[in-house]
Amino acid sequence: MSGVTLEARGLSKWFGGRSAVESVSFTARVGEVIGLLGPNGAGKTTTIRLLSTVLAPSGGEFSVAGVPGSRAAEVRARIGVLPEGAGYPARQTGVEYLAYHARLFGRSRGQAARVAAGLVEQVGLAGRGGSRIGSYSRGMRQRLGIARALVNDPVVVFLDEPTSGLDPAGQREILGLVAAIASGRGTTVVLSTHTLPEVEEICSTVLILDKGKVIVYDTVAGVTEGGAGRRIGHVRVPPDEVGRAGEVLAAVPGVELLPTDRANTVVFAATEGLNEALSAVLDAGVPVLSFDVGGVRLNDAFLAITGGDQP
Ligand SMILES: Nc1ncnc2c1ncn2[C@@H]1O[C@H](COP(=O)(O)OP(=O)(O)OP(=O)(O)O)[C@@H](O)[C@H]1O
Repeated sequence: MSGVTLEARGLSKWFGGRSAVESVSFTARVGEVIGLLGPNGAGKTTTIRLLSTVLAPSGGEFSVAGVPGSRAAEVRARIGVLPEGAGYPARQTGVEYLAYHARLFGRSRGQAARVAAGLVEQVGLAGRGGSRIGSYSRGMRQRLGIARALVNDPVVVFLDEPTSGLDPAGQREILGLVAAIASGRGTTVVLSTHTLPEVEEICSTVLILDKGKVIVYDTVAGVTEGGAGRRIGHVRVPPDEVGRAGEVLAAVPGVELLPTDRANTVVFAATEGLNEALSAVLDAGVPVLSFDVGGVRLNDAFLAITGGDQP
């Protein structure tokens, strides 16, 4: 299909006798941001290492822009990677660092300087490109790392937990940058994260891994809506009424209770009418403090899917 930039088919990795990644398959397209989610040890980093040719698969295959993963050097020319916990040379300036990496990809000195200047601008470091990296904040280093991942103008960029350790403002900046890279350059972004709201905000597609296996591969809307024809209700009740509200709702035909981490709220999916469900709660004399209808948040969907393991 046109626009496909990354394709994995049955990708697997065993370490010794244990599988870290088992039969992972997905397809990504130009400008798509894919969120790679999962609890600790789910296989996110291993998946990124396989797709970036750092590890050789034990089974399965993948391609980047049509180039099979077995042609590792050609794949590397088409991808960029921001590894988890990347280190930076404190004495180099941001511009020097980027130009150096552009040179590693075969750019001439002049080209490398132009690439570096363009990238510091794009990632919002223009005013600090001439400063030593040692003086950069954590957020600035992450932006520099993202810029470095773009020096070869990749088709696909892999960002392994790019917002970890940043304060909320720093996280927002990085997310804005990632979204701009995908929409502005058309780069496919594979973003590994533990932070579900990030996925809801900027990802079009989500791949949830658990124990090395893909348990969800869907659009973010598909996950949060929980399937066609279902509507989600959120009923907030006093703390001592949560149990009773849940019991009443569970007894209504067509209603399924969903896990949630929100206090004093019962979240349910209904295939029939939501009004009947709400009426049942009110008829039982449970005081309803608020009721709203909408999609389930990704965090709730994640809890339902993984049975409570937090990402
Ligand atoms: N080099 C290795 N040798 C042996 N086992 C490994 C190796 N790398 C990863 N694993 C195992 O593979 C599984 C998946 O690990 P991976 O680091 O990919 O998970 P993750 O989803 O990135 O976790 P986290 O969110 O904690 O970073 C884990 O059980 C891990 O212990």
